[in-house]
Amino acid sequence: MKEGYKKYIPFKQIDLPDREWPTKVITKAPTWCSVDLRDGNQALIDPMNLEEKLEFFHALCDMGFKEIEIGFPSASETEYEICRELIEGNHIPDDVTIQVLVQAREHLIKKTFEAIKGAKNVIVHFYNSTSTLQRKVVFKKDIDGIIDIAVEGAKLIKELTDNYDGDTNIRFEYSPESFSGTEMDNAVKICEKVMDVLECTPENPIILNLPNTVEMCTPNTYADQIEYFIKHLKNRESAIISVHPHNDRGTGVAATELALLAGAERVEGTLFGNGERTGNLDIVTVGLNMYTQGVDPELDFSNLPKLKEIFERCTNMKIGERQPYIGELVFTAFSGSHQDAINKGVKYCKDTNSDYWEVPYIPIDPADVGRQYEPIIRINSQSGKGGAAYVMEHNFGYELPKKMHPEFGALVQVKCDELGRELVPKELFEVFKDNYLEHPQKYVIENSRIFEESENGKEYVHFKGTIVIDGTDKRNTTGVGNGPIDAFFNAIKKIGIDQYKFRSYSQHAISEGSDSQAVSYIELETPENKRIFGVGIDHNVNYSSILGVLNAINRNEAEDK
Ligand SMILES: CC(=O)SCCNC(=O)CCNC(=O)[C@H](O)C(C)(C)COP(=O)(O)OP(=O)(O)OC[C@H]1O[C@@H](n2cnc3c(N)ncnc32)[C@H](O)[C@@H]1OP(=O)(O)O
Ligand SMILES: CC(C)C(=O)C(=O)O
Ligand SMILES: [Mg+2]
Repeated sequence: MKEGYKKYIPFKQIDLPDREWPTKVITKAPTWCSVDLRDGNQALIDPMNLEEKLEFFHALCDMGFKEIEIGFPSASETEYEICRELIEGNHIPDDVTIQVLVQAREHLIKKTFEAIKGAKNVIVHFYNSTSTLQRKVVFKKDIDGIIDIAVEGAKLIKELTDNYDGDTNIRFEYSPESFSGTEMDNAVKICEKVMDVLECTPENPIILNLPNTVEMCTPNTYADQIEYFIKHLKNRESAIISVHPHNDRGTGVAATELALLAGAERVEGTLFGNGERTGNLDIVTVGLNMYTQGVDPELDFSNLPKLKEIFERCTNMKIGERQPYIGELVFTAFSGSHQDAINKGVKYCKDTNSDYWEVPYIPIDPADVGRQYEPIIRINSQSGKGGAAYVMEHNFGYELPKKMHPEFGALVQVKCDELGRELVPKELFEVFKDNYLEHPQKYVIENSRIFEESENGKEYVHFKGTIVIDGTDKRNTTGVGNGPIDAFFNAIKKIGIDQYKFRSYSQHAISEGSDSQAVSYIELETPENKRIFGVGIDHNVNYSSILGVLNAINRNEAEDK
């Protein structure tokens, strides 16, 4: 086993010294073809039934797919019936072309032509395997024998099309299946022979679909293959170059993107990458990658959660938590520095009213794919102060001042360490409530009045009230100042609370239903030269600020105990 790697044959590079694709950029969407209902479906433990296929088909149409491979109608009665129902049940919009797959084999091709009767637009997609390996171990034929299979298939398809009785607009697609394992000159040769038979023209081009049936090489080599093929194909303008990548090495998306640079005009794939083995190319990822580069993907991804629901129900497959754009965790940051940067990015976009999405770590606005209600930031022991502040603001409307973030962040971390797990927002709010709203109260304001009076043409604020100390000791006091906080400080000094210094203050309105209150955050310096925050909430703005002062003092007194 130690030297097991020696039994694998390294992939041969393509001789393409003047390759052009590395300097190209993707500037427009390709023609998309969904193969969910064929390649995706054939890879399921339990293939979709009629109802599920119909629902999936409609979801694909709603997204804007104009070409949809609906199945392999000659493979079984079930597949045939699904094709018939789509046609006879008028499920296919006029601007959508259905595509049907068939091997280059006579009886299957004939059955396929029966299956498409009555459809408006159809792509007949035929294939045979062309790779060196398949020729050797499956077909036991040389390249000429393989070309014969394709040519015979093409002849029959041409004949059935020429004699077709009906109004169906039939187009052709040919796949040299296992293209990427085929010598490029052989791939070109077989496709040219097929094109000759089908008499392809620029007005009536064939789709030449070049599958990465089994992904066996790095994406740059696949791109080389596509560019090589395009550059060597005679009558190139009579063909639409399509790619059909799989994901065996986990680089299906990259292979597709590089193939587009290399000149591919059409892409076959599935939603969320369902398909044989490791799957087909994930169209959602490639499409949204374009979107995040400012290119219109020409598919509607605005409700990914709904697509996910339909996909998971119909296929019985599960989408992973890290799947780009749709995974449960992809719009979530746990780690502190990420949370801090996201928080600042979101605020920057809001404050500057920016036309652009400029949020670090989150390459797409979650709202663009229908995920606006999910928490971007979640809190565990890896999280920092910025994350906790973000949740307080975005989930509960509390805009903790920046100077308070370290104090609250530390309280949250203690709780996370204590529980040894993530804190859900409700639990985070409980940390806030326990520490800032429901802490022990050494001092309580029993009654109070805050009013303004002018003296010598200047306005002064007066505090007059009763403070209860330790539940029983009632003290009446008054104070005057240039604002409510100043007046209150002067009042409490008179009853012996005179060692705290005011340091900072911030305030905002918070509303719950139709009820609006003011929240004040007061920072004091304690007799022990520490900074501490207190929070006051009240309908009265002035009262909320003096409550904040008293709560900061109460928190410190409680800590001292
Ligand atoms: C990469 C892909 O995804 S390709 C698409 C694959 N999808 C599917 O295969 C799903 C639908 N297919 C099926 O249900 C079946 O394969 C059917 C009904 C189409 C055909 O079934 P069968 O003929 O019973 O069996 P099977 O597929 O095993 O056929 C194998 C035979 O066909 C030959 N064959 C396979 N592909 C082709 C082809 N494109 N052209 C000619 N002959 C072919 C094989 O060499 C083999 O020949 P042999 O019988 O002489 O050994
Ligand atoms: C039939 C072809 C296009 C295919 O699915 C593949 O090669 O992966
Ligand atoms: Mg495939």
